[in-house]
Amino acid sequence: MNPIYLALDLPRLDAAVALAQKVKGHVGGLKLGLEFFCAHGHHGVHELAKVGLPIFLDLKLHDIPNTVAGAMQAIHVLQPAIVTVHAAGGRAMLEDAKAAAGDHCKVVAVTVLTSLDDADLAATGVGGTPHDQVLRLADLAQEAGLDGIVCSGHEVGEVHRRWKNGYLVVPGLRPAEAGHLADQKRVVTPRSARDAGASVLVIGRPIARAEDPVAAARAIEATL
Ligand SMILES: O=c1ccn([C@@H]2O[C@H](COP(=O)(O)O)[C@@H](O)[C@H]2O)c(=O)[nH]1
Repeated sequence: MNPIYLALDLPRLDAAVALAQKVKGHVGGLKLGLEFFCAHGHHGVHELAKVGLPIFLDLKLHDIPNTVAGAMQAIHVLQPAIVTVHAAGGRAMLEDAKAAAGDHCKVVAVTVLTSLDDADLAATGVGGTPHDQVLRLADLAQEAGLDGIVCSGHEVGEVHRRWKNGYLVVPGLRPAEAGHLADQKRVVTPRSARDAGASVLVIGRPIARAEDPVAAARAIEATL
């Protein structure tokens, strides 16, 4: 199965549908995040579902347990294959999110965003490195019964050794020629993340902003 999920962070629904239709032969799923969901809601998800690929709802839910469980129930109707919550929401929130998700949806916990480095993490009051914090939150997610986590390619190898059947989602991926998309700080190539044990490779702008998105997706696929 193709591990690439295309991140559709586009403001226009017609553009997102057109891009998904173009590259659907070269990716394994579609990732719809906050930008997409806030702009297009359930209607937008239904439109993208028509493309026929699994839908990953990257909503990064983070609230008290009752609220997150309610949100999970509210998205059942969209039949997502994967949903994200923030591991920092704590064990009860993670357990309640998983219980509310139903049997056919993987719930994965975001550990430390790939846009953060050591200094950013320290500024939020978290001691230790992103690596330490990812391992701590991965253990918490596993104990809470989640399916897996989101982390960067810098940590995925170590998480894979500790959690063999964990479903490991890795964004912050850059083929060498897309290195200029610099808001991501903990970055590796798609191939390196896959070799280290990633189950899902999340890739957005290196495909969506390429001059030829089909060629870009095909080129990335060929490296795996
Ligand atoms: O730690 C995280 C968690 C989620 N993301 C999301 O992945 C994509 C990456 O897009 P690119 O354009 O390939 O950088 C985007 O939708 C993020 O919201 C992440 O980057 N890091």
